[in-house]
Amino acid sequence: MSTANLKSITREEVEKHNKKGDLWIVIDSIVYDLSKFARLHPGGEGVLYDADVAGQDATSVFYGLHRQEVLEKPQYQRLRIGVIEGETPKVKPFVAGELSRVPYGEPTWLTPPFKSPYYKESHRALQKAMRKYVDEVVYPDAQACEESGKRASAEVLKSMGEETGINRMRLGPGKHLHGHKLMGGIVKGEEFDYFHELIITQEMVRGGARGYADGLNGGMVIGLPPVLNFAKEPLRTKVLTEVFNADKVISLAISEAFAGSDVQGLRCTATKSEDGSYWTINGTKKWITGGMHSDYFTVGCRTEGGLTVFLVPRGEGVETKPIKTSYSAAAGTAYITFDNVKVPSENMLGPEDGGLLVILSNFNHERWVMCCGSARGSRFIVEECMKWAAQRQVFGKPLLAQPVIRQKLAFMLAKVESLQAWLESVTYQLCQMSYKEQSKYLAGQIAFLKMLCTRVSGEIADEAVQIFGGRGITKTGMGKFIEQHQRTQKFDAILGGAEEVLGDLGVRQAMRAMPKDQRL
Ligand code: HEM
Repeated sequence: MSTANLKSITREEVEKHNKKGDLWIVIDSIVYDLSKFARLHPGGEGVLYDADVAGQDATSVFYGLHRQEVLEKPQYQRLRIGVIEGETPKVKPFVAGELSRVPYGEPTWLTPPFKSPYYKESHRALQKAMRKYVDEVVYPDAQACEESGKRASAEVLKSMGEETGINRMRLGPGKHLHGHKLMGGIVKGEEFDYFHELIITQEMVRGGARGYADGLNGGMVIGLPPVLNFAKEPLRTKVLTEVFNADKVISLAISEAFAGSDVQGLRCTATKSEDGSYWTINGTKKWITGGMHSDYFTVGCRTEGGLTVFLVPRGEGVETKPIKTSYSAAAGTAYITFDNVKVPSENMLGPEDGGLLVILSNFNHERWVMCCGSARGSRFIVEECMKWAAQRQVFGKPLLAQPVIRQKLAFMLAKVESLQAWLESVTYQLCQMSYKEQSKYLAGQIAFLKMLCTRVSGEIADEAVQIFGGRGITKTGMGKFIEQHQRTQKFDAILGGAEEVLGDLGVRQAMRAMPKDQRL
């Protein structure tokens, strides 16, 4: 916050303005005239006339009750009338694109002087560009829409199209990126790897809006790969172009009221016409992320000999209704009904009755993306707790002076550090292995990693609420991100395979590899 145009005022002068109709206070060496604002103050008028507030330096009490962003709002910046003579403010205002300097606020690879073997120059450049993009473009929209429940603005959705290539990048490394200059040419499509994708996902989390984030093409990350890998031309190019260009939205419609993690239990049916030229789809789908906003649905259906996946455009017989979940309606979570919906046989994705393979083929990627998001989301919450513990005064001391708080922070920090380290190790393996090797060797690792990420996320939610107290269960103000995290962290523990199912998958996969000749 620049103080260049502010006049110099002495503390003695400020002290004279300490009553109703003539009220000045000092926050971080800046003098605010609250004479008119006092009666509009959301925290009440009376608190501002306390002897240690009116005409006084209220820095400590202010930061115990408000986020810094309050002072950065234009309507409150207008209350500034001067700066204390000979002083300069100490609190650094938020600068878009900057790294956090809170210890452990960033993963070690972004924390000097730590080194990492995984990240090259293009990773670092992408991180910088993404941070600025999220801070400037995504964050304001995310905060507004999470609250209003509206979908992301048309400008933000469009900016994720070919302008930046974010939609393309979110599908992971591959030929669909070749020949493309991404994020204004920072990364060449050919060199894009899983670490670049990790960066995109982890930076997007910093929008600080869980429902909005899922609504921001979260459905595309899981719904478009079957089109990319299994659709026939010309449908494939048409749909990819439309979605990458942000002209159309797609989501994955697998789970049903009848079957969630158990994909073999699906009841939505597809019946082939006599001449084989089209299929008729009947059934329902539940918890479809982005379904309310979608033009296309990648739908898992029961067919005569198993499961088959179809690309279903929104049209006659397709109805979407919003589901009220514990996060924002900005996610566009839908209940879908397919009532005699006819789709041409060209819309079949993968082989007839071979849909299980199509569905399973993207599970590792989907779960790994969720690990990237969950691990970063947990770190964001720990950063909030670090700041709060340092600035909040209780029993006359900073909260941090309480050993019980330090103990909580110790476990939180140790956990987020371990998750990121394991995530980067798995990401390195993804970069080295062929798709076949990934399926064989990494399904268990990724399943365990996701299980642990979401368990830790739950533990961190629990501890963070205890640290923030009542503010951790209040939707606005100091604890707003803690409240949101504790309310929404369960999404990751359920979506993309429930924690228990994933743990079991990992153990079964490990046991299949147990050598027959081993004995205790
Ligand atoms: C420039 C000066 C100030 C501005 C612009 C301001 C603004 C606000 C705003 C917008 C809120 C709503 C909650 C939030 O968004 O964080 C709030 C709450 C509050 N404010 Fe202030 N405030 C100022 C100074 C103070 C001071 C000096 C005190 C000292 C006692 C104070 C006490 C409170 C209290 C007790 C609450 C309720 C907090 C809660 O619900 O947890 N405010 N203020």
